[in-house]
Amino acid sequence: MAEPDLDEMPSRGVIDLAGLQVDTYYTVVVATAVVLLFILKAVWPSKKLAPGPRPRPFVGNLYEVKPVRFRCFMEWAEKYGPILSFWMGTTLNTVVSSAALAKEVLKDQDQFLSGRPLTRAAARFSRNGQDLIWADYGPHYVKVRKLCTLELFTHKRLEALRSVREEEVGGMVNAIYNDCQTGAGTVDVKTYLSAVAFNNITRIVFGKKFVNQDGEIDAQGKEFKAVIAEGMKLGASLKTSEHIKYLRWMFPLQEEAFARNNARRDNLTKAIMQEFATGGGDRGSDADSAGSSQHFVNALLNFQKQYDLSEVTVITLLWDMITAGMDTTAITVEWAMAELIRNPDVQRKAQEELDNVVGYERVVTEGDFRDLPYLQAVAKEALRLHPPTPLMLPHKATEDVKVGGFDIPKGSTVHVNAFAIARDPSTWKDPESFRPERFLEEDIDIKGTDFRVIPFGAGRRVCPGAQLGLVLVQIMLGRLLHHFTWSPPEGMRPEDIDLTERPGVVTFMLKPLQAVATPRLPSALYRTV
Ligand code: HEM
Repeated sequence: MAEPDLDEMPSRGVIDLAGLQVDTYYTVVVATAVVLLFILKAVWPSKKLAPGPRPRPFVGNLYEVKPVRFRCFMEWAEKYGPILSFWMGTTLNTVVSSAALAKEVLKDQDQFLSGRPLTRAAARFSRNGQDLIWADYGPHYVKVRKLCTLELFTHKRLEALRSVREEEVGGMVNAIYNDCQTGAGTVDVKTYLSAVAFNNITRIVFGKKFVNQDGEIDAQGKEFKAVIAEGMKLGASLKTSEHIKYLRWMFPLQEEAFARNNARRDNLTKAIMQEFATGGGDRGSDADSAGSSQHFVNALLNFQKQYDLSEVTVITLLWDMITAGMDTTAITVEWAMAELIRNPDVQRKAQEELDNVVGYERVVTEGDFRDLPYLQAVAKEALRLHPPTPLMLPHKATEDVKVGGFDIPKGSTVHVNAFAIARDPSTWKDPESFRPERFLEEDIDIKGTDFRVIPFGAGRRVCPGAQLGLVLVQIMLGRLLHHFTWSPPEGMRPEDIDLTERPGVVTFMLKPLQAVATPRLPSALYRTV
């Protein structure tokens, strides 16, 4: 072994200016780190956070979160357990993935975990939470939520709007039938579902149909779609900087574009409200249970004074209903149809039930639901396996709390992975298979009381539109199955239908469902509109 060259060795005890500089540098770095640690400890004294992937400086785990987030968190849960934490830049996030922990978040600690984290875009669209969806839990939220429960989503109002729903699904069947007759062959299922969801929600919320009998959209409808499309583009334009608070100044918002979009939305909504206020629209009285006058614009105009609602709240609330109610129902039915084509036995069983109960001389109506337990089970099973908002909406801790023995600091974000919970093999037998029978073998509620399956969330922030969403899904499914037999495009096997999800807050199929619809009822029943 060669001897070390003593001339090259640093000599102890000898003053070395270069060495001193290096030493000083390290001393400063270490001292800064120690001071920072002390400051952090003072702000967040000895927090016991849930385990999770090791965060990197500044960005945290931002670049490890895969685009389909609920799947990524499900994988992480296998490694770190049913409660895990990670950092999106400077924000701490906790994810729970078991029914027991969901109960802790949404029931036991609900009082302190019902805030909403606001992105800058959500803050602009909701005018800093003057709506319902993005309002923090507090007096404003409680007031608006009460209005939803006591006035908007009442059984009476939903019943009165039944004719609207049935008329629109009739239109959907008609459109599919016409396309089948003109030899369309394979159809893009989502096109029909999106159209029916659009017509239903705009009629329920705005009391207006923006599309005429020939399927042509009017000027207000075009503006409506343009406002939504522009809003989505603006919302999506926020990137990494959104998560790293101290970098936000480097990426200022397109404030003017947001303001313009809000102004377009306000003008459109005010014009529609004006039509009703001056009697041009289908106003009616709120006590009048006759169908279409029960829409939400009418209700809000009637209750605005009593609930002391600002114009901004009325407008943002109406748009909350549009954004929360439209895609969710269409997505659920698209997934359900994909499963029904992949599982022809289930499809046949649902059709046998419809044939026995409804027959071949009339169309299925919502009044038939109580006699169609298998159809109801199909809808529940679709929502179990494919909840359209798999991570629900994010919650924010408004106080320091403990969940599963771990700290959730005030201000941090909490997610409930409804997708993972509904596929948990420790609670569900054969969880990945589409088997509606499981809901007949056991009476399982899916609207927020049984934490094993919570597609609508649970607790204070449970979806107020759950019942409406469910009847919309059931009537769409009922008509699609009663009127048509569904099969994969020619040359494709049922099991080849791709069930990959598209990234996003709401989860569309990555490859929109293509299918062949074969009419199965007398032709007169396709022309009910
Ligand atoms: C299949 C259909 C639907 C599903 C699966 C669904 C699911 C959900 C979920 C998971 C949440 C979040 C719960 C939470 O944050 O804890 C939510 C919130 C909400 N949903 Fe729905 N939803 C559906 C349909 C509808 C419809 C039709 C409407 C209204 C027309 C609606 C209006 C709302 C509103 C306003 C909120 C916010 C509630 C709040 O923050 O307090 N939803 N929904």
